[in-house]
Amino acid sequence: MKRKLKGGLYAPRKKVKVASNLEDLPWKTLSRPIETGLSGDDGILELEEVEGVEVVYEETEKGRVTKFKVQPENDKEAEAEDEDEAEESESSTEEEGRFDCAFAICPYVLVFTRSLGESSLPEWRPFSLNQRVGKALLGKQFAKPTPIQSASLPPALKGKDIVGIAQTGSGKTLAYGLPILHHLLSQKRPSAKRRRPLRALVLCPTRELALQVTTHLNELLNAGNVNKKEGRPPHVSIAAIVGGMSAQKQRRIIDRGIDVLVATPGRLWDIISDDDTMAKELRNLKFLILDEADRMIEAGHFAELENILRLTLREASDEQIPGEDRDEEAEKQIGDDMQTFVFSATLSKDLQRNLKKPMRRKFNPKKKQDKPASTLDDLLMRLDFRDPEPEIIDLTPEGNLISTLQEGRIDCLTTDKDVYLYYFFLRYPGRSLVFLSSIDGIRRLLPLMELLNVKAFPLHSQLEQRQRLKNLDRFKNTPNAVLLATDIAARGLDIPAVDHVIHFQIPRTADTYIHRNGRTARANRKGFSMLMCAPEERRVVKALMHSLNREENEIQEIDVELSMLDKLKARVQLARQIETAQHKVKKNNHDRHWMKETAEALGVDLDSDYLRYASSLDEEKDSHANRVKKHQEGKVQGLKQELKRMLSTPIMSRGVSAKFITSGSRPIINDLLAGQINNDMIGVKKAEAGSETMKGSAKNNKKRKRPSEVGGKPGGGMKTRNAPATAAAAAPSSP
Ligand SMILES: Nc1ncnc2c1ncn2[C@@H]1O[C@H](COP(=O)(O)OP(=O)(O)OP(=O)(O)O)[C@@H](O)[C@H]1O
Repeated sequence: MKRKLKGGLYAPRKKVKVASNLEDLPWKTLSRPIETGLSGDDGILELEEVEGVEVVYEETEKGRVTKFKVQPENDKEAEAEDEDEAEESESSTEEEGRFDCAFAICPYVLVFTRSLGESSLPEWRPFSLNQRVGKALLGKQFAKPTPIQSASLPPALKGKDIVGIAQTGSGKTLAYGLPILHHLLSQKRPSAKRRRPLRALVLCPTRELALQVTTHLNELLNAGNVNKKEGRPPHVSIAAIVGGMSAQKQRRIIDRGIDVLVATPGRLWDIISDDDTMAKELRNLKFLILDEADRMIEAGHFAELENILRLTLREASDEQIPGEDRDEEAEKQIGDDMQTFVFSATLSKDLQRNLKKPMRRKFNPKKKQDKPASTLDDLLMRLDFRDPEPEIIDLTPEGNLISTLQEGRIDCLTTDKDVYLYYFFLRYPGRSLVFLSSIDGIRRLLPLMELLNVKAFPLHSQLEQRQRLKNLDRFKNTPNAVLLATDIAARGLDIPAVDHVIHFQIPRTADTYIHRNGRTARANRKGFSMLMCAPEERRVVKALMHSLNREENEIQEIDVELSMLDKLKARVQLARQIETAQHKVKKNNHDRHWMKETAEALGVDLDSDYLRYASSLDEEKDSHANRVKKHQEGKVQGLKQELKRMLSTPIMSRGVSAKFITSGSRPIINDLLAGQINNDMIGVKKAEAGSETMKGSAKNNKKRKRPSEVGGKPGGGMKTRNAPATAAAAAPSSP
């Protein structure tokens, strides 16, 4: 391809020197200021710049030849002004060679770090990623690829389809993100004058995950400063389309044109249903990605997902979008070169084997016998991989165990779970993500934890999207915070520094256990996961361990200081009392005003006779009701004062003397001096969850009290009978 140039600027000039060798160009050595991050001697030999070089591509019989024309000094200024126009005039869609491309985009003021990606990031070098991707990785300080990235980049860059399975937190987003960015950054920067066509679609099961993927990819581009240029459109534009946010705004973003769309299937299908352009663009994708595909099926997005995928089938030329006119031109283009990437931490071995089969069933909308798919296996079997043999990369560790994750368990009665949870928070401060199986469970636990001064935030599907994001943000930014979540938080969320994952209720499937655990111990960091197991849940735990191919008692009980537990129980009981009393006050107020409130909410005017009658009743009732209300409020205040007093008194281990810290059966002086004291529990050392001995040894097991004995004293301590499951445990799962 020869560069097409406008008006006299690139017309043949006097003394134009043609160089075919890079070394012959007039390179100038650049200084390396500290703020560029390139000042050290970390592998960068030299940073050089070349100006006034025009790049010309000539097609010869032996292939394309790149030539560099060095221009006289006085021509450079005029050229700079014409930069936009020159870029515009180039063919816009062809992918250029990796090296050539860098010149074609900015031929005359070129900063070329010859060593970038070669010496400074040696571990990325074998992949020959575009230099801009290299800069971005450098900016992010991602010195080397993670194993799933190393394994998937070579086939992905060769154009192969990939099914990638790797443990949670192992960098799967960039395993599919880098090939996309490499492709797009190797293209010419799109012009502001033309709407950019959609090139990649990433489908995610939850809104939070879709937003996170968008942020992750954008952050990478920003880190390398490779995307934005003063007064120019971004080189790569990435946006999210998710439910719960302004659909209009999202439509406007799409109308402007984006390269990479990250979406949840529900909202995307809504938009496609009345946007023909979008539907057509899906037929011409370069990349289709299913992130956490298995969860998408569970989340009930099946129909929308299937509809969207149909548009990406090669046979889709026969598929009609409702109200769409046939577009012969677009149909001709249905992407033969589309790459499909399916990534998850959990995909069944059977499915992987089946995907390998050359005789995969292909979805053919013409054939009536092809029923809609109903399971993930079905759906994936119907994906139209362009590749006859998609590359299956399975890096799942044995038993799906992450090496940096420690697991523990607490066996206790359902009714005691609150106290054990509170104990855990005080004993092991850190950021904890607690999974519950129902929204009711979260609604019950949240006020309790708040009263106990635990900084807890809820996350579930009945919260508004804005509130969900706000709570996630608060959780990320508050030390020792607790997120009480349903399984909408189990997949994909990359929250920095989650120290503990707590299964307040046992997950029903092995996949959910794996994904929940995956919110901690990410990217080689340490993490701890704890199962809270009530007697009636043992059966579930047994089945869970069985499906993980593990021994039933492989996860050991953590040591619990029972004397502390009793004292914490008093706090929890008081907090429950306050909660019940507060609830009564609220309920009374509500009962008195419900008719008026309901009418207001519905926008209905109440009958004037009814209003007169109600107000006469109100007057009568009011004096009595006010007395009751005052009494209840007074009671709540009293209980709150008592709780405040309790919370301000540190809990002491048995044998600790606060007055005589050097004496008692448990002197704390040494821990105090070493700064090792746990301020909430005097007498126990500061410790990380999992760092202490577990109750696994035979010796420990003998001494161990059964859950029914905890708190042993007659009339006090923990309950001794198997109490029925709480509403939280019994309620059906509704993430
Ligand atoms: N090459 C790398 N070097 C260092 N950190 C990386 C690298 N690639 C990704 N990361 C970081 O690792 C973390 C986990 O990545 P990511 O969210 O992609 O994991 P995942 O495998 O998709 O997890 P999950 O299965 O839970 O969705 C992120 O914070 C990301 O920034």
